[in-house]
Amino acid sequence: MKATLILANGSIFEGQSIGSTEDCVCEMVFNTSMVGYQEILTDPSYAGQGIVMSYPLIGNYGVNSEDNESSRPWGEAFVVRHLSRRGSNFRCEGDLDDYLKEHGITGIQGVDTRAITRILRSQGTMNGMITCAEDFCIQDVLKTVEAYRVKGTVERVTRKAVQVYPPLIRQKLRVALMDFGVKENMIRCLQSRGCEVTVFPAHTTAQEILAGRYDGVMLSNGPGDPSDNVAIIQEIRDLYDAGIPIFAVCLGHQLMALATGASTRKMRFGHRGANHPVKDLDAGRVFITSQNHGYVVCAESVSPEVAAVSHVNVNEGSVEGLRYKNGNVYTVQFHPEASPGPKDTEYLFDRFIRRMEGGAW
Ligand SMILES: NC(=O)CC[C@H](N)C(=O)O
Repeated sequence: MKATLILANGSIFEGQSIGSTEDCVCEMVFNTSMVGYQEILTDPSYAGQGIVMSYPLIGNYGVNSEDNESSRPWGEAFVVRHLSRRGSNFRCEGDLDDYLKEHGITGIQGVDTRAITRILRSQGTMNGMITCAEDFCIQDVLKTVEAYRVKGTVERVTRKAVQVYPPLIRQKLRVALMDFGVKENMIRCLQSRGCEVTVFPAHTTAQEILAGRYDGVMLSNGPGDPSDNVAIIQEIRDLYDAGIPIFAVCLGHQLMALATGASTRKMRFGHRGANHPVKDLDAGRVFITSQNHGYVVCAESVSPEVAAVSHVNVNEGSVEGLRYKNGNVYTVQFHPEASPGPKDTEYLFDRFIRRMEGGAW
């Protein structure tokens, strides 16, 4: 069936429908990863967004029940150049198109995703619509597309009840994890280091967390504009003031910065992919990291009395990590739990463990 992608700047791309045939309006972002499409689709940070894969061949190893990063795919729409009709891999349990259909994710293939990427890169992330309708009125579509906003997404993706994950080796520590849209591997990275992980819904109060006498708190990644989370930012401020060791990733990193007086801004097209070079300024080393974010902490808004920049993006110098002066808080913008090849940045979990055991980061 024919499908059409319309971008907010009026560009129109015709292709074939994949996944659901329902109309879908969302914010279109591009991801430069060559593989990892199942992890990308199930990353809750994509709620409200349509994912344009710049790499042209997607779906060639199918899908399986082990690679999900959460309970379901959260990306609203999926845009690819060529979707493999049949997945081929010893771990393959199904085809990507069936998976998209099963979960009601609207998609399109047969469009030039590199051309779309160049539009989003030069003009910035913009909204778009995928429709299978033949006779749409472009003026009406553009009005709907322009009116769309990513809102209330943390509330949609967070767990509704507390969930406890046992340690995978002998237990050393107990960690409270705030779920703003957590990726499963973040939990596993703590479990495999001897932590019992208690995952809390996003709107749990600091008081409730502190009453549990955990060794440390982890703030997860998550979707949307960080500054929309006013009530959550207040609770994070209270956790910060309590002096408990806190490690935060992506949205968690942005929320901690907002809670301590810094500001965030929307980037033109963000960082989404598995090849983003980040320099750890303390170690003097560059790591290739996996990323998915559209907002960033403004470097000039970070007070030197509160935190120092610990990691920077090698491509354009943006803030990728903050080491807080109180000695208890460390936060990073990229995903240390993801392995875009090697597992090099998992050392940050080891630092968190060290801090919870009473050592320095
Ligand atoms: N992966 C994340 O946590 C993303 C954080 C935030 N939603 C952003 O886009 O910047």
